[in-house]
Order: sequence, then structure tokens, then C-alpha cells
Amino acid sequence: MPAVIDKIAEALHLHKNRSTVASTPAFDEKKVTVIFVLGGPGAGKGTQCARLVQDHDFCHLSAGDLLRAEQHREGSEYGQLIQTCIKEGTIVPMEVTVKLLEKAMKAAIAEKNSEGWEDGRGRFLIDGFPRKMDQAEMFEQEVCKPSMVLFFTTTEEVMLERLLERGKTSGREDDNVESIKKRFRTYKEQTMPVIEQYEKLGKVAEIDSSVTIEEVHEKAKVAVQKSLARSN
Ligand SMILES: Nc1ncnc2c1ncn2[C@@H]1O[C@H](COP(=O)(O)OP(=O)(O)OP(=O)(O)O)[C@@H](O)[C@H]1O
Ligand SMILES: O=c1ccn([C@@H]2O[C@H](COP(=O)(O)O)[C@@H](O)[C@H]2O)c(=O)[nH]1
Repeated sequence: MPAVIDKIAEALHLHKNRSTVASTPAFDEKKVTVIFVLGGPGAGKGTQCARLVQDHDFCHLSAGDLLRAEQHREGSEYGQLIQTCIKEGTIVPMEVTVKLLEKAMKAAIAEKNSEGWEDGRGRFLIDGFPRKMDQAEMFEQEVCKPSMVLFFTTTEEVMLERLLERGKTSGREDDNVESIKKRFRTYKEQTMPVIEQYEKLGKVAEIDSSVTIEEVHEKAKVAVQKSLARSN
């Protein structure tokens, strides 16, 4: 499977040697706060982001939602590639996702300029990203450095149960046992190293998401408040 994806990505000119390209991030971390929201599939990232948006003036951007929108966008050259990756639980080449996120951030900053986000300021919860080291590196180099990582944890049993329940109504092509198992594998092999790396930098707030939505929210709210207070 990775070989197929690599071939498609190559055909789309997605693989570039980034290490030779020095770039300035599009956003100044002093003006733009980025919080990465990570955790296994079904850990409750989206649910908690929706709550946190109500506490603070955040814009919630789900990388998965942006990819699904791009998959269905008429004329998208990446539709087939995204569909395959989502079904197989693999990761879409980083350039596609990073560009979608950067574009969405720029649009949110422009839109909210008249609603309190003055002078290019902004606050983002980036949900389900970065899922792989190369994405984290590219985002930091080209878009913005994150101030913290919210990391939701629970067991695979709980996540499986939640996703199968969600699958009854979500219409998602990957909320089925076969795809979920693949997503768990990708999470352990590719995403955990990203979390470990940010842990070493002291940027991770780990929150047990096995308990009720309200209890998880209370803990997440405190972690976010602490981080915002540090950066103010
Ligand atoms: N603390 C919780 N207790 C019980 N159910 C929860 C809890 N948090 C989330 N759920 C439910 O579990 C399902 C998965 O949650 P959610 O969509 O937030 O997970 P996610 O981490 O964003 O998943 P994915 O990575 O697959 O998008 C949803 O149906 C949600 O309502
Ligand atoms: O950075 C990313 C984020 C997501 N994907 C792909 O999308 C699916 C679904 O993501 P959710 O966060 O569960 O909505 C994920 O399994 C990946 O295939 C990605 O490639 N890169």
C-alpha cells in the first residue's frame, strides 16, 4: 500500500527534498497560538475541541475534516488519493494536509479580523494533526510553532466501542472494524513518536479521556488556560 501511495504522490509532484528549503513560518507564534490536539482514533478529540471553542476564542480545524472536504471538492486532484488513505488508515502526503491547514488558518484570520482577531492574531485548535514526524516538522517550518499539545488517552477497547457506535450514523468510510484496526496501527507506529517528541520538549498535557465528556472537558479547559496564561 505505501508503495502505491508513494507512486501517486510522486505523480502529483508531492515529494520534494524539503531539508534544502529554508523557510520562514507563515505565522508568528507570538501572534498566533496553535494547540495540536492528539490521541487515538475515537479518543474524543473532536468532541473536546467543540467544547473548548466555547470557552475561548478558538478556531477549531480538524485535519480529517479538511481532507474529507478536499476529497469531495469538485475538480480536486487529490480526491482518489485521500479516499484511499482514509479507508486504509494511512496518512495523506504531508504537503496536501499542511497546505489545507495553512489555507484554512489564513481564511479564519481574515474572517475574524473584524471580530476581535486584530493585527493578524488568532487561536487555533488543530485537531488530529500532526500524525507523523514529517508533518510536524513541515508545519513548524512553514506554518507556525505549536504552544502545546493536548493529548487524550484511553484504551483501544473504549476507542473501538466509541467508533463503532459513531459508525452507525457518521457515514464515515473508516468507522468499521477493518479500517479502525489499521488506524490503530498507524497511530501507534507513526503518531506516538510525534507525541513522544513533544513530550521531550515539555509541551504535552496528557488527559485521560475514559471518563465522561464533562470530566474530560474540565481537565482540558484547565490545561489550555495554563498554556494561554504562559504565552500571554
Ligand atoms: N468522554 C466520552 N465518553 C463517551 N463518549 C465519548 C466521549 N468522548 C467522545 N465520545 C464519543 O465517542 C465518539 C468519538 O469521539 P470523537 O469524534 O470526538 O473522537 P475523535 O478522537 O475526534 O475521533 P477521530 O480521530 O476518529 O476523528 C463520538 O461518537 C463521541 O460522541
Ligand atoms: O493529518 C492528517 C489527518 C488525517 N488524515 C487521514 O484522515 C483520516 C481521518 O482522520 P480523523 O482525524 O480521524 O478525522 C486518518 O485516518 C488519515 O487517513 C491524514 O492523512 N493526515
